[in-house]
Amino acid sequence: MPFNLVLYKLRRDLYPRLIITILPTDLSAVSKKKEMMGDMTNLGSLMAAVMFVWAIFGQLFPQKFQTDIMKYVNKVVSYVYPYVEITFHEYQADSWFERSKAFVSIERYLSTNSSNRAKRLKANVVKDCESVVLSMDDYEEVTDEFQGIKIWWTSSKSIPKQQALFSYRGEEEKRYYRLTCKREHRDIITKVYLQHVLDEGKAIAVKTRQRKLYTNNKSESENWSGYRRNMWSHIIFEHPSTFDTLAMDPKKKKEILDDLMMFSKSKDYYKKVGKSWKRGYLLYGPPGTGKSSMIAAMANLLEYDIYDLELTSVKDNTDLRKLLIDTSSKSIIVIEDIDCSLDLTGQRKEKKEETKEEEKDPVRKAEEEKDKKNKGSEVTLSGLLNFIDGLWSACGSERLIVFTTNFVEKLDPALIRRGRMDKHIELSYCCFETFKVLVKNYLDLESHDLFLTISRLLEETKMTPADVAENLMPKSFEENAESCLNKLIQSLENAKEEARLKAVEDARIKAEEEAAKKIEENGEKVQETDAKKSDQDTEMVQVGDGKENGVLTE
Ligand SMILES: Nc1ncnc2c1ncn2[C@@H]1O[C@H](COP(=O)(O)OP(=O)(O)OP(=O)(O)O)[C@@H](O)[C@H]1O
Ligand SMILES: [Mg+2]
Repeated sequence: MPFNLVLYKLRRDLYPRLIITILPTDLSAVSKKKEMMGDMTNLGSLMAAVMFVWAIFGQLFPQKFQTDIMKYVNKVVSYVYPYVEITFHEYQADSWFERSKAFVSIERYLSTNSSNRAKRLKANVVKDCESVVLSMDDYEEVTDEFQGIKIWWTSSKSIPKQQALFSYRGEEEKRYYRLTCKREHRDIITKVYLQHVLDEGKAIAVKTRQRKLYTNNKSESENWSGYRRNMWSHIIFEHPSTFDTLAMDPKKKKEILDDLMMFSKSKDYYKKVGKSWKRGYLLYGPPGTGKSSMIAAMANLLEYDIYDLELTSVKDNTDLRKLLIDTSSKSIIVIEDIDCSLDLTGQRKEKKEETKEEEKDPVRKAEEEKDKKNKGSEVTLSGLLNFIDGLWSACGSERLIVFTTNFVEKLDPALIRRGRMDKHIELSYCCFETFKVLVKNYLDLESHDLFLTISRLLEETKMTPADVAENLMPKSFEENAESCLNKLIQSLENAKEEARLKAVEDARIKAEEEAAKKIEENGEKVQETDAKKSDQDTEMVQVGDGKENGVLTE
């Protein structure tokens, strides 16, 4: 058995009881340290003796000499020591602020596979006390078995010699897991077992994770963790919309469902055709037709996180790129009301005009720049195009990018061309098929005598699914299905009458405008003919004059 494990076992025997330490997620370093000190006292005289010898050694020999001795001791030990040790640190040297992915995966793997074997456990209570996740406590050891091979896992931490007053991550305790196995199993452990642990850890994470809804922080906001600015803030995503509750034509719905499922299973296909694994959806239609509900349904179907990107809060294209890099895989990046977010449509045309004007008026140019800065965002159309399918968009994978708009015709064609927005989905006013889904969801009805009237009215007038849903929802305990349907019929008739009156009014305004235009045109014609007449008169007078003059001169 490895020497370090002998030490752990010795200490564990001094701890006969199973100890679970309940840790709140934001446990302070001070309490951790106290707990650690308590553990250490139990090592007893053996450790004290080792420390004493080590201290004498440190005093008697200079540093350089000590390093040389340790080098040779390690060499000698490695000849006789029949084990291999691999250490996985929580933070890697090049990234002090992000936990190592391997460490996190191992933690999950061990907490699921070995927590029932470890004697001392650490309990993390996840948000809202919904569940408790157990993992090995520090200085604990468990064994695992893989293809008949025994593997030892120990968890530990190294503590800095001096606690700095203003410490950063590098000076705090560094936790790590250490794997120990026999030397002859080195190949199978490094090549097969470790991959198995990482894959299992990832799968457990997907199964147990709570999905999140992110929003980007304003560029100037002071949202820092350590030396790193947090680009996104999040809450737990709990939207109840699903494809079952989404009302739309069943054929169209099936097409979208198939498209999404196909995408989520096409990792190898995307690799084969040389495309990054992402897909763009453009959802367009009038307000209240279910665009946002569809995004929530997509996220619930595929179990993805949502990144709701507010473009007006993004300072410039560089920040946009940073936001993209900070998103995770298995996510939907959403830009709602893309036509209102920025003036992305006219930018190309405007630029040409601007350059002409700028040359003329430098004062105006300075003022315009000041205005631009006050507005906040300097994201350009080309920045957004690069965000969607530039080189950087290939970082991460399995991502959907969804744009929503009420006015598809306002968008620059480059923004929504296939390849960027691969699938265009129109969500429109309520038809009878849409109504059938809504009435099933809201009133548990599949048929009723009043359906015929409603079907006719829905053909004759336009009403959004949001309005239909509002009418179908009972507002008091006295209301029943029939009264709700009658309420909807009344609403549809009102909408129809309003639409008729509006059409009449529009026609009247149009007729008036046309009449005014005609009068204006006639007036212009009269003026033109008058002007022509007076021109002819003057010409005649001039010609007459010439003759007279000619006569005179003659
Ligand atoms: N197709 C639909 N199926 C089910 N419910 C719908 C549908 N369309 C709208 N609703 C209902 O109407 C409400 C508003 O819908 P939603 O926010 O999805 O509309 P939207 O198209 O995103 O509107 P906007 O363009 O104003 O953002 C939702 O809460 C939902 O209850
Ligand atoms: Mg919406």
